[in-house]
Amino acid sequence: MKQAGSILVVDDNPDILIAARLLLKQHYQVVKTTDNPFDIEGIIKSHTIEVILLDMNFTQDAISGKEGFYWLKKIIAQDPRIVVLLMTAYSDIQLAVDAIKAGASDFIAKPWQNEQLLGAVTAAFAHAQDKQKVDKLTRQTQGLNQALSQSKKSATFDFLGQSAAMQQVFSTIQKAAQTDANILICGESGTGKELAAQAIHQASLRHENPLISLDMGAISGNIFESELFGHKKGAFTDAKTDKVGRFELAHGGSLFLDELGNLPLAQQATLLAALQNRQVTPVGGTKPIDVDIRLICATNDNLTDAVNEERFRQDLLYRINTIEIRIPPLRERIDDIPLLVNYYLKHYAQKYKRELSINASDMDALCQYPWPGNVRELAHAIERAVILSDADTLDIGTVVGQTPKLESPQANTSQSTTEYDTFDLEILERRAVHAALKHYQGNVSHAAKALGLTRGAMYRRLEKYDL
Ligand SMILES: Nc1ncnc2c1ncn2[C@@H]1O[C@H](COP(=O)(O)OP(=O)(O)OP(=O)(O)O)[C@@H](O)[C@H]1O
Repeated sequence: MKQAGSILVVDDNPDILIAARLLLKQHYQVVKTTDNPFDIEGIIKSHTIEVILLDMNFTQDAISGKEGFYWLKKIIAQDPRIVVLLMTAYSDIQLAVDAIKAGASDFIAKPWQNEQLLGAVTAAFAHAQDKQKVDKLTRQTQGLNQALSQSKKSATFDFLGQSAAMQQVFSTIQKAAQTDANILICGESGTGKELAAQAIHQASLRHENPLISLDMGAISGNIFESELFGHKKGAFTDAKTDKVGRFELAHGGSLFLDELGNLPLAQQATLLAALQNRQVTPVGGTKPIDVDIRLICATNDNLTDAVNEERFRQDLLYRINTIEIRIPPLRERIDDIPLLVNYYLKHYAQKYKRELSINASDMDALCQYPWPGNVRELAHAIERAVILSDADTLDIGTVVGQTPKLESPQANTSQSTTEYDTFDLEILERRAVHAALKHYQGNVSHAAKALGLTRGAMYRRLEKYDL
């Protein structure tokens, strides 16, 4: 039976090529031959070649083996995963030693015995597989380390909720997680979409494989494909080495694409093609790679509106939203606020070595506050209060003092319409971003925190509003 494997035979003698082909074809699925070593580069680029059987001498009557060394080095420079077996009619021990020192895996004398050649080729394929495994592991480790270092969270919190709305979310997560269905998580910023994605992955059969995240709003157009699909060394100026893309890193696991609503239309088409084919081709590569991923997307945009406004492709929406999970804003699930306040109070009291509690009236005040930045704002407010409180009881004033709208929650809910000269959310958002920046004297991190935004989301708004 033929084995999977592809070999290229390079020799200027057509009889050798025919003999090698006839023999190797019986054992390996792909056998390519060429009598011109200048073809090697193109063949490697367009085909997966694992082993090359390379002649040492191409110019007639040449016996020094120098040409063989020249092409050997070129092959190794182009793709160090390829295993090269050198052959020459003028076998001598010194040449063999030099060839192996220069990176060849073995050396065969012509004319060969069929068994001898097959034995050497079998060993070369085993060597090639080991090299590929090591290379892939190295690149995956690099990619995983990079993905982890870019992950926006330093600590992961429990995904909590006692409200009926959150119980419903948990129940959907449990059911959907067992399948491979694509899941779209919708909700305002800070509602816990990323935590939900983690919960889905953890409850899925893929939980032993990685969950790879990518914030689509934070990657610019020209690195989009390279981030998602990877790239080959030399594909563009900065591509100094091969890079494994997020799809490939997530193989066997889950891929979480955050802030999907921000993706430009051209890139939506590229993403759709990859999802439909379940294959990706690294930038500068020619060979598609099969990927087995569970896709989880998140957005704080209304994608149905985005489709109507022709900002988002309908076919992409249908592909990603097999199951849609909406995480309600915190103001719609007031029952969760005491649970979250107590959880974060305990967490930050431990972290800052404080013993603090909260009194009932302060808890009520926190329950009435609309939390526009949702749970993220709540967690930050509690952290601030823990740091700034003097007594043993959480000083609500320290939470209130830094969160302007918290000063009078009642006034906020019954806000008079005459205070607004417009209801255009974009204009109001621009003003809020501008005011926060001004308040924090241009400190983007502080302004983002006060607005309940991630730094990435803040930067996108700065760009959007030209601030
Ligand atoms: N139900 C929850 N229980 C505990 N912590 C939560 C919950 N929801 C959100 N958080 C906390 O709030 C913060 C923001 O959560 P997360 O990043 O998941 O929100 P998001 O919806 O993805 O935000 P964005 O749209 O801005 O990316 C995190 O620190 C997270 O731990």
